[in-house]
Amino acid sequence: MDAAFQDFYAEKFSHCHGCGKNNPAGHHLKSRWDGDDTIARFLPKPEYSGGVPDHVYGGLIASLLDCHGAASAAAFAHRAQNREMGSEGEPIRYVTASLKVDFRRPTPMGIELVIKGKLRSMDERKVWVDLTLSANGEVCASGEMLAVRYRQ
Ligand SMILES: CCCCCCCCCC(=O)SCCNC(=O)CCNC(=O)[C@H](O)C(C)(C)COP(=O)(O)OP(=O)(O)OC[C@H]1O[C@@H](n2cnc3c(N)ncnc32)[C@H](O)[C@@H]1OP(=O)(O)O
Repeated sequence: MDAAFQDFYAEKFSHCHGCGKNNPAGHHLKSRWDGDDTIARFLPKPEYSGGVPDHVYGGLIASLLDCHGAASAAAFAHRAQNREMGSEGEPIRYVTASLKVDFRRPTPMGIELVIKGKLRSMDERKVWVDLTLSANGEVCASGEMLAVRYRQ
């Protein structure tokens, strides 16, 4: 499988609980291209249940959207420069400045979740990303992110 966007984060930026490869207790979310959009897949462990055992905890859902959105922003910004993540030149990295999540229906446990990102717009330092999290082809949560370019 192709490398994920997060595989190109520098070691010092790879400690995120949601997506850092250097966080042994983390989720290790992996985001990739899906045409012009982005996609990640994740199967929550049973301990991430919500109020009832067969629904996913909302904080985990927000976490998945957070990491996928920030990684997607970096990928969109690279493509806007006709580059790919990991290409030569200064890496472009983003952090989440704002994340709005709408929980549309309960998210079932035991099913692989599909997280998608779509570029809404970008300017010199900011990227707006529309996000969804689906199970069994149904959108369970949607999100809107503003990611701001990280100044090294
Ligand atoms: C480092 C790369 C590796 C990534 C690792 C994985 C990341 C996974 C995703 C995350 O979990 S990131 C962690 C959660 N996010 C943070 O901890 C970010 C904390 N916030 C900050 O560090 C700063 O507030 C931030 C860098 C986002 C912006 O601060 P700056 O001082 O650099 O810039 P400024 O405050 O001037 O904001 C830049 C622009 O964004 C706008 N802005 C910032 N925060 C906003 C907000 N919350 N809502 C709306 N607009 C906002 C701000 O108005 C401004 O717009 P204009 O350029 O048009 O004037």
